[in-house]
Order: sequence, then C-alpha cells, then structure tokens
Amino acid sequence: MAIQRKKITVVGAGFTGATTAFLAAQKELGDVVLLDIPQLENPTKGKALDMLEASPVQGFDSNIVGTSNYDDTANSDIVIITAGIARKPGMSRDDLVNTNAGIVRSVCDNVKRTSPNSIVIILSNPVDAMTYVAYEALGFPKERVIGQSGVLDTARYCTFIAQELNVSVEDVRGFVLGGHGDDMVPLVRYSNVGGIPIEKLIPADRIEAIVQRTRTGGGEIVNLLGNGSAYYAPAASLVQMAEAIIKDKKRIIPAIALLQGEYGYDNLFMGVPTLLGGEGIEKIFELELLPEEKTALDKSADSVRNVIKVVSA
Ligand SMILES: NC(=O)C1=CN([C@@H]2O[C@H](COP(=O)(O)OP(=O)(O)OC[C@H]3O[C@@H](n4cnc5c(N)ncnc54)[C@H](O)[C@@H]3O)[C@@H](O)[C@H]2O)C=CC1
Ligand SMILES: O=C([O-])CC(=O)C(=O)O
Repeated sequence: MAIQRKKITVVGAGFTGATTAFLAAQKELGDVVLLDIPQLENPTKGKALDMLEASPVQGFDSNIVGTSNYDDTANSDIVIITAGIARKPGMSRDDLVNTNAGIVRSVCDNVKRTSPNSIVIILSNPVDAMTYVAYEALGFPKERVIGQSGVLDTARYCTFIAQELNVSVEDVRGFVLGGHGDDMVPLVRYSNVGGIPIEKLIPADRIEAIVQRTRTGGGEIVNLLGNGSAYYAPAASLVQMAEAIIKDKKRIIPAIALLQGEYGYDNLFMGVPTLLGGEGIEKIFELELLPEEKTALDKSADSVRNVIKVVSA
C-alpha cells in the first residue's frame, strides 16, 4: 500500500506563514499548502514555487503549492493559522483583537468544512484569545485546537540564559507559563543548565533581567523591525509543534490549551506544559506552584480573560 504523505496547510502567506511553510518542507514533515486571500493569490503561488525550486539545492522532496482556494487544502492533517495583522511599534498584541478575531473566524469556517479531522495550531495574535475564537468556530475537540506561544517564549528565555552563561543553548532547559503577554511567567525554579538549577549559576538580579527581557521579547523585535513582528523564531516554534504531532513524538512542550479546572482555571485558553503527540494535546501537566508563582499566573490569566471578554461579548 502506498504511504500517504502528511498534508500541512499554512493559512496566511506573510512573514510567519511563508517561513513556516519553508521550514516544514525543509524538514520533510509532509506536503505543504500555503494559502492567502484571493487578492494575493499570485504572490502566494510565487512564494510557494520559489520555495519548491530550492528543493533540489536543499535536498527535500516535500511538495509546496500556493493557493487562495480552500479546496486545495482539503483533508489536511495539520492546519497552521498565521492569518491576520501584526502589530507595529507602539501597539500591544491586544490592539489586534477585533480585526484578527474576524479573520480567524472566517478561516476556521473554511477549515471546518475542508479539513474536519485536522489538528489546528493558531499563531495569530492575541493568540490566547484567538485560540478561543478558533475553538468556538471550529467546534473540534479541545485536543485538536492548540495555540503557539510557549515554545517561542521559552526559546527566547533559553537564548538569554545561554548568552548570559556563554553555554550551548542545547543544555538550557526551562519553560514559560501563562498568556502570551508582558505578564507571562517564566518559571525560574524549573529552569536548569545541564541539570544545574539556574539559580545556582546566575545572580538573582541578572535572572530578573532575563525574565523581564523574555516577557517583552516580542516587543523588542517589533521595535527593531519597525514595521512588523518576529517571524523566524515563531515559525521555528510552529514547526516544532507540527513535528511533535506528525511524528507522534509525545514531546513535553508548552502550548496554549483549553483549561477546564487545571491550575484552578475554568474555560480559559492559556499556555501550560502539554504532551504533544499524534492526537494533539494528549495531556496537560499540572505543576505545584509557590504562592508567588501562582499570583503571577493569576495576573496573566486575568489579562487573557479580559481579552477573551472582548471577543465573546
Ligand atoms: N503567537 C505568537 O507567538 C506570534 C504571533 N504572531 C502573529 O501572527 C500573525 C501573522 O504575523 P505575520 O506573518 O508577521 O504577518 P503578515 O502581515 O506578514 O502576514 C499575515 C498574512 O495573513 C494574510 N491574511 C489576512 N487575512 C487573511 C484571510 N482571511 N485568509 C488568509 N490569509 C489572510 C495576509 O494577507 C498576510 O499575508 C500576526 O497576528 C502576529 O501578531 C507573530 C509572531 C509570533
Ligand atoms: O510581538 C508580537 O507582536 C509578535 C509575537 O507575538 C512575538 O513575537 O512574540
């Protein structure tokens, strides 16, 4: 019997979407369909063809097509949603909420029709609220609606720790809990380098500086770019999540999940450590938090709730 390649659709062929498509193809995760609005059909086809023409040089056999027609995305295994507007200097992610909620809803109506069995990963900001919007619009089981924030936030955190100690990023472990906003919660107590707790290696004031820089890491890039937001690290993060699902790797990865009692929150989408495998979110890990950690997480949860209120009103 012929082996069926996996099919990955990336909705939104802008900076994050195009980069994600290329990275996913380079890793041969499956065949990639890149979709944008009809007004951008030719540029989307052009980007996809350009990527495909890199395949003999890079040595990958994934197919990549560009389209504006959801029929071409039919029966995708994974759909990654990057559609929407990005912020500019002076804006918060929450300023995007109304515009992007409309876009994510309309994208999800199409995904529901054409790829009813897919696992959907949402990137569009404000991403915790957009994951809620997608969940409502798709009507899929909660395991199959996942938001991306924790891989990226953790990657930034680990980058800064590795820089501080001048050690390999490969030996740095940690993770970030909470909403994808300036009050996210990097968990210092669970962070280590080669198994050594970072509190034994980095002075407290420097750890605090790293935590703060992580929280505002997206804004740092927005200010440097001047006309858009980060896309290389976000795309790499999406591809790590897609790979965990496609290869059923059962990785422990922080992701935005629907919380129904976990950490004391009900019906809230927020970043928590999850087990990602072939079924999507196969488990949520609930850690015991110190009172100050729980207070910080409550603050982040309140911020997420306030944004979700805007889109559920
Ligand atoms: N959750 C996270 O960690 C991150 C989230 N983001 C968010 O991802 C989103 C995309 O960012 P970029 O790719 O940099 O923006 P971009 O502006 O480069 O690309 C967005 C693309 O979406 C397309 N689009 C708009 N409406 C659409 C629709 N109805 N159907 C299909 N495509 C549609 C646009 O035409 C555009 O090509 C933004 O909301 C940004 O804030 C970006 C980085 C990290
Ligand atoms: O900062 C932004 O607007 C984009 C984003 O979510 C990030 O890079 O963390």
